Amino acid sequence: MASLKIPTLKTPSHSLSSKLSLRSAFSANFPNSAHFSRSQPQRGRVLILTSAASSSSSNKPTVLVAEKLGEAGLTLLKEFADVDCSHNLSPEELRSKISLCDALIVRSGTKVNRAVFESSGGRLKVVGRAGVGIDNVDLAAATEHGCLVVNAPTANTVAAAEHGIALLAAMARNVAQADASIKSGKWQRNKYVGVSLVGKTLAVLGFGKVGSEVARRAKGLGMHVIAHDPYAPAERARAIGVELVSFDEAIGAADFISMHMPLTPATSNMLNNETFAKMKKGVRIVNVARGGVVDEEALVRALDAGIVAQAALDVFSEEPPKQDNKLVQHEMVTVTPHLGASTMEAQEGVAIEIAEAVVGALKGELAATAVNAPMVPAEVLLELKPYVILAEKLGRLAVQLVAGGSGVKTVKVSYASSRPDLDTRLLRAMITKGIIEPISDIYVNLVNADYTAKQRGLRITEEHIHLDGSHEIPLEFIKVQIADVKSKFASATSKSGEIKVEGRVKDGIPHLTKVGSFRVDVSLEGSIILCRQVDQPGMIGKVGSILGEENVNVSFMSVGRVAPRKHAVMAIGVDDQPRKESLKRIGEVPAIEESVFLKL
Ligand SMILES: NC(=O)c1ccc[n+]([C@@H]2O[C@H](COP(=O)([O-])OP(=O)(O)OC[C@H]3O[C@@H](n4cnc5c(N)ncnc54)[C@H](O)[C@@H]3O)[C@@H](O)[C@H]2O)c1
Ligand SMILES: O=C(O)[C@H](O)COP(=O)(O)O
Repeated sequence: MASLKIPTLKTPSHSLSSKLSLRSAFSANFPNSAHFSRSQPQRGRVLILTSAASSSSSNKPTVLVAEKLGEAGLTLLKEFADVDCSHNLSPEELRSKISLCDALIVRSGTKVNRAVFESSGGRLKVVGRAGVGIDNVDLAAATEHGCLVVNAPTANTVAAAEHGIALLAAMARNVAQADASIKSGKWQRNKYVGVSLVGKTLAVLGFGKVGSEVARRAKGLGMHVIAHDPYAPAERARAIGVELVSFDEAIGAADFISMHMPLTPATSNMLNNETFAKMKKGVRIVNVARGGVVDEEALVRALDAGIVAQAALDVFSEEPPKQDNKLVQHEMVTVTPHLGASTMEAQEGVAIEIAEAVVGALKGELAATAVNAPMVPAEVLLELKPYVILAEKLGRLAVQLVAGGSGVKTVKVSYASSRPDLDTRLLRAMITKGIIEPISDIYVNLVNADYTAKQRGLRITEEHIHLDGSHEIPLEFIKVQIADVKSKFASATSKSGEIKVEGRVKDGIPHLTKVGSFRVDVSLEGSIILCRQVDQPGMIGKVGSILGEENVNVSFMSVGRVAPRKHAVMAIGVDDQPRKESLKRIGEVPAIEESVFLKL
């Protein structure tokens, strides 16, 4: 596993929280946390997460494995975490255990619903789905709770495709029915005459990983394969020699239909009374995707009416299905108990894939298989690192300049860059974090930033100021403006009435370079005191000596003025928080008109 070490960054101290945080965006409380990893390169996309979370008494995080997971994955998990393998938990047992867990690993048999996230008390940081389908995880609730959901999207693709082909062939040749018949002492050669696959049209609905592998194999069997998938790239279909067609064309032309889409509100019951009526009489249907994509009662009716000649189902809307389920009992239906991913090879692969993703996420590494957060390529992330810190600190400064600290509704962020394709999602998340965290007890991270902003009625608009010049530096400056609020430091308000702060990265270190209309230059480390004064000699000395007497270490001083002997803003970087008394003394210096202390 290639990993790229990055030094832990100095970040503000913070009380321990059990929620994920991007605060120390590159470090976590768990061992070996301060590094990035590219352990899951298949998508080339990554996400950083960190935790400021508690762990068990052994100082290791606790991972609850709620369903059977391959040994190789368990071994990987145990190297890093305390692993609790508790299978077949009732919903109540899961809810009561979850508050003791930092991560949860499930397959399709465990419902990770809102109640689970609510019961976690904020400790649950990662849900790992050891497989593809995440329809058993409430993603909205996970996001609201700042919990990352990762899956293992690739390791069972071939197994599922092979099972689809196995069901297709078994259905066409009545393998399961004939097997049951002969075992019951019969020899029914005439009853189980099948149909051939060669030359028949197969419609693959959902042309993703599994669908395209099924298509490839079906072509090898001599079938004519068409596919419907509104989001599939045409090149993928062309490469396999498959024609992408509309849904109606696909179901109207097919002798066989194979389902391979995720279960979502849009795909729920997509085969129903109406769509069965559009199919060729005698069509045969395979479903190894999700039970819910087929209206099961409508399928029973279509089978009874002879519209559908046969079906082969690996998945059901309720699993396990009831004993008297009409489809399970139907003579023309072949069933398996959700075995698509169940090969030795796939289960070992899935276990490793999910263990690496969960451990990585707990360490604060880059997660390549996040399903509820934007993913940022590793190389982009590295480059943006100082700007990420700048973004959070500008948000933090801007909100502390608001009188009363709250009521922030409209924030405009401007990015000045020569890069037309600058990816700002991470920067926006960090600005959101900087704005929300000082005025609430919510922890904001890349998972929940946009959601949290929306919940709080915070509207963040983004503007790209396009600069000419070299593309070498990703960003020249970031400007954060808060509209429709009063400032506790009037000089931070621009002529148009917004609180405005601007910053840039110099030698890898974020700097505050503008407050309102005043240019300053102070590195964004420690904390800052801003004073507006009438520009005159001796001011730096006066303020400096007050801070010296109070034993506050000054790291930086910078004065920005409109003109000599007119108004100026002095920005003073301090390592320690001055006492209220010291700030009062600074405010009482005759030439100082206003001052404010800002914690970074
Ligand atoms: N039975 C099993 O054990 C088993 C194993 C693996 C996967 N699966 C299931 O198979 C399905 C596909 O898995 P995958 O890995 O190929 O996922 P995938 O994301 O690679 O592919 C899904 C495809 O469905 C397409 N799609 C989305 N909405 C659609 C619609 N309305 N109509 C047509 N296509 C649509 C998507 O564009 C995508 O290309 C999922 O439901 C997954 O849970 C089941
Ligand atoms: O979505 C999947 O990956 C498959 O349905 C496999 O589910 P399982 O992990 O419960 O076998």
